[in-house]
Amino acid sequence: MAATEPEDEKSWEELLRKMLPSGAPLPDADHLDYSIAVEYVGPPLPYEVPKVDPVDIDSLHSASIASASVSDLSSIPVAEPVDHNASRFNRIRNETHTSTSFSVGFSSEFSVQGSNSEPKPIQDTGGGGKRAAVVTFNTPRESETEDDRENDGDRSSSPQSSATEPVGSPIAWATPLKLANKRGICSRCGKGNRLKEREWCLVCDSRYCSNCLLKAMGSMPEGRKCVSCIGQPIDESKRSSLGKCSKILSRVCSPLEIGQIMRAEKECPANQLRPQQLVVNGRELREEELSEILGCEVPPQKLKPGRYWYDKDSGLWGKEGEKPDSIITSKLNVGGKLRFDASNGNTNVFMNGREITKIELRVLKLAKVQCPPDTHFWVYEDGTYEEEGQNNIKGNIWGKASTRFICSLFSLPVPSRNQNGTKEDPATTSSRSVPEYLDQGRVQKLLLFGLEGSGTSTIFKQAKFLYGNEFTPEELQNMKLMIQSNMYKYLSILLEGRERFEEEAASLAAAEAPSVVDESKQCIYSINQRFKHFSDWLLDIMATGDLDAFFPAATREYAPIVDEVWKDSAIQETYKRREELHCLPEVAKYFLDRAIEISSNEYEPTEKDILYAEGVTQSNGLASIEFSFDDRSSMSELYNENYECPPPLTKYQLICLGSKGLNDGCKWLSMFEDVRAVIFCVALNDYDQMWSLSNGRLHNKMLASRDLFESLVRHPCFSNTPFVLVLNKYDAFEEKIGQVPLSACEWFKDFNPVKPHNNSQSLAQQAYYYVAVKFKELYLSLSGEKLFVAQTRAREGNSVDAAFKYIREVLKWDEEKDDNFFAVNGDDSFYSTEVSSSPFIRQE
Ligand SMILES: Nc1nc2c(ncn2[C@@H]2O[C@H](COP(=O)(O)OP(=O)(O)OP(=O)(O)O)[C@@H](O)[C@H]2O)c(=O)[nH]1
Ligand SMILES: [Mg+2]
Repeated sequence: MAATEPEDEKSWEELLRKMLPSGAPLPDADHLDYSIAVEYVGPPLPYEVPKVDPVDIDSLHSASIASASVSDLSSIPVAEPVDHNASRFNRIRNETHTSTSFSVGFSSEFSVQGSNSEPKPIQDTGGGGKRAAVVTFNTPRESETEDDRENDGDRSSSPQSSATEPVGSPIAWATPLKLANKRGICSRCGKGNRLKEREWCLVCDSRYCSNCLLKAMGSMPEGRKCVSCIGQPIDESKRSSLGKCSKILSRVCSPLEIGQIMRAEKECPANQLRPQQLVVNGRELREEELSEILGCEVPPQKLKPGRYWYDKDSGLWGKEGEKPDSIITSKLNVGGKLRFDASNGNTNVFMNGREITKIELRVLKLAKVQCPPDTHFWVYEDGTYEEEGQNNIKGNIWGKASTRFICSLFSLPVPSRNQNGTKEDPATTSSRSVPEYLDQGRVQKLLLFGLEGSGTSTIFKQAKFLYGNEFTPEELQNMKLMIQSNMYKYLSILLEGRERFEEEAASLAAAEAPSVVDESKQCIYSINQRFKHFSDWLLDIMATGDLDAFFPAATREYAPIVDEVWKDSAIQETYKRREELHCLPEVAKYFLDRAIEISSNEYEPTEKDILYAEGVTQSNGLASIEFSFDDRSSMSELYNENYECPPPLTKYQLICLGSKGLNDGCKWLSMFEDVRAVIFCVALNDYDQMWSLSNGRLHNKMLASRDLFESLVRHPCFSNTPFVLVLNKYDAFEEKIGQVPLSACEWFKDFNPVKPHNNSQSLAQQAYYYVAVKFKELYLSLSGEKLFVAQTRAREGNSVDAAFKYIREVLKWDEEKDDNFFAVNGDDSFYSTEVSSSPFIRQE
């Protein structure tokens, strides 16, 4: 964060004044994170835009950001505090694009103006290809028209060509080229406008504007390469982009041409993997081995240069030192001999000579495969296995649907249907319950987690409603039982509270008039004898923790009295003091008001009831759903267009881990080391709530959430996993913030809202923003990474939908960033101006 700050206070002030309308008071400097304020200049975003890099920030002083309409810091849009809906999402996204580009475009200007030097002329290397890239600081004169530029067949004779460096000078090629690439300057015409898209050369990374593209790349017989790079191998980081057309190319070429170019790009020999780039079982491949592996029926997906292991008997395939990643065709004659330590396992259990990894062992155990230490299995291509030397097939590893499901949950490969002739175990037919895509390993796993009551279940259920996973009759029945038993739980909390308040009132009365000790003295918290019996009975059952044992019979039987007790004035008085009843959730009233209806045999939970109910399952353990949603957004098109076939929808698996599941020593967590993202949910309105720790002590709930978040971020399983923080219950937060100061939580004690905030909405916005920054700072200090923050009101579908779309973009961005191509190199990037210079991007 420090990297983005202006150097002194004066510069801060200056920057801020420019952002405020004239005459607006300057907020208290100690309480504002300016770097973020700059980050959020622009329209409201449902997700955040990364910080501009240090250069951009400096340049803000001297340019047009002053004209950005930030009317008041309280209106700095942190994220969307109001209703999210899909169309709004799209609109905002477009606006965001503009706003990001704004700072992007600006920084490119800076590279020219900030240097304080005369623009240097373009230099012609004569090669047609990367020539102009050598002269970085050229800013074409405004008067220079595109036509002038087009007409550059013989630039060496134009006045511009009075180059300062000799043509072909190594100095001229070195640093400036790098700068040119960084600044989004066209490598041919030298024009620098980051708002415009560029096409990259797959070999040398030179980039060209639409005017120069065809001149620099010619007819592209090997795809997008400068003419001078034809025949050369591509930059490996761009391999995943082969055959994916960009927007700019689609504008300058006809669909027919694009088809040809994309095919050439994927198929021409120069762009293919070379055998020596692949090491399998410790040995580089030979030409014929590479052909065999690429030409087999089930080849490894998205093969990249690297070191792999291959178990030719079972077909298991993985990266050296890692668990298996896929199952490919078996019996290929490629690479060396499989080594026992190929996947770096340490379990003392061996499969075809390879010591398996912990996660494989766990899955085998869950699948009830006997594997005590020192077991040596022999696994065949069809999944059948036996202990080495015993000649006695014990079963089929992937035969059971349950095993396949567990494998998919923990990202272990399962053979795709018909692969290697795997036969279904007829006893457990339901491989239908394992969705097709899980077989193919194309699913993106998301782990949803948060402190109890933060809203994870609600988000999970919303995803189920939103993306078409219907609740089965069995699930509905479970939900019904859960709602019914929760109702008793709420009532018992109230009854317990009532007792406490009654005792307090009695002792207060006794203190006031010690002489009159009247046991039978009534107060507003007193109830009649019949209710008292019921209360004692229920509280006893609750104390033994045996509530579930007497359901569902009790539900119907006691429904009338539950209703009566709830409506009794003593309980209503108690309910008024619900803030003092730490475990009473907000929904208690919603369900207790309908005690009779809910208790009836015919009761069927409505969608709203399901959302309002706490939890997903009664056990609140692990729940998982798979879904996909349309991700062919306009943003994706920028780098996802594929002319031959549209990309398949990405599949997601959302795994909701009940916070109670953490109690047994985080044992589940290590099973999720390969999740694509951790979605951590925090209830914003928890800032004044208390939470009872495992030792029984009460602790502020927001702090408890923070501690849990911290332990997750520190967990070694997630060291390379992006985190998305979902700040939930914004609606309840907005209501509360006007009444209870945010500083009720000691972590937020220095929150000092910018005054004047005209209503609780803008106060909530500032407070939300502040909380987000606190988490971001914490995350940055723990991981050195950027934390993504989304805001939700999980009871509203639109808001959860927007959050998932945001998460989807985060994942794409994270992926693209690794690929280091179209999206992340700058111009097309929605999120970042310069990935390489962003303090939040992992430097690989
Ligand atoms: N007002 C409001 N209530 C919410 C919101 N999100 C969830 N809730 C309610 O908060 C309660 C707890 O939500 P859950 O989703 O069950 O919380 P959880 O994190 O799964 O908690 P556990 O299942 O107990 O671990 C439920 O009654 C939800 O209806 C929200 O955005 N606003
Ligand atoms: Mg839950």
